[in-house]
Amino acid sequence: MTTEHPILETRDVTIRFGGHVAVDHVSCAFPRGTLTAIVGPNGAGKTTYFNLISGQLKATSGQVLLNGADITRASVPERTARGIGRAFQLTNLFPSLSVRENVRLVAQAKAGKGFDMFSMADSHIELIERAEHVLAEVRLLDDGDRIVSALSHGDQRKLEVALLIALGPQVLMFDEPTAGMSVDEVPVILDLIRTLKQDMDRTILLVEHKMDVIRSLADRIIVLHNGALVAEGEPAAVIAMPIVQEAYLGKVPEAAQ
Ligand SMILES: Nc1ncnc2c1ncn2[C@@H]1O[C@H](COP(=O)(O)OP(=O)(O)OP(=O)(O)O)[C@@H](O)[C@H]1O
Repeated sequence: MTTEHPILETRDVTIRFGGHVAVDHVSCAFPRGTLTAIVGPNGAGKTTYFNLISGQLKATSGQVLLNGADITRASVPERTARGIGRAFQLTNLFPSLSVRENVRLVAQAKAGKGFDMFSMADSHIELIERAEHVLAEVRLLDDGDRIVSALSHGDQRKLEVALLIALGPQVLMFDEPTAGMSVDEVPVILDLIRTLKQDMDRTILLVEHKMDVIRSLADRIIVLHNGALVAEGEPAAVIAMPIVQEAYLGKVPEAAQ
């Protein structure tokens, strides 16, 4: 049974770049339906850890498991097909098509796997409904007929999240989702992540520097420092830890190194 396993797990996952250990024996389980924030000072290994999970990088040693299955050597497309979706990595926004057409194309591509010729008409209706559902979820339903190139930057980011959802991932990964956003776009994207979180089948991983964002969204925090996992737990408790306080001031006690 898949429910016996955490949806996602890393076991002793390590990557070296020459002599530098960027992620150092990180073992961590991500329970289904939770939002985990990954924090740590600059250069701690957060993005590298993300890359090891999404497949952009392959571990030097250790394992990455999805639903208990070893995906350590799987490619990015294989991981995407198996349910790991990383936001803002999609390069397949079609700027001259409408918002709705973009979402339908992704829903169609997703359905292409197991395509059943004999139920084509039904599938088509299902795809249209699926696309509308996704548009509603990201609050772009009223903008469905707009051409993508005419959207504001914030709405394009919403559409990127829509395309991610249309792929039906079990694990959603956001690496600094508010980076580069204007002051009025930030709450929109955070609200969106909050909405996504309500679906308990979705497990969300978030790399984020802003503590107020983490506090408002995370069920759990893990702390990386020098590539190693140095703390994990419920947000208030982790934020109160001296190591986190000091890490955010750019200093970490010797004991933690
Ligand atoms: N491809 C690479 N080759 C060599 N070193 C790398 C490579 N990718 C990352 N590193 C190094 O690994 C360490 C971790 O980098 P990473 O980008 O994962 O940190 P981070 O916690 O995401 O930092 P930030 O918060 O600044 O984005 C850094 O010292 C970085 O220079």
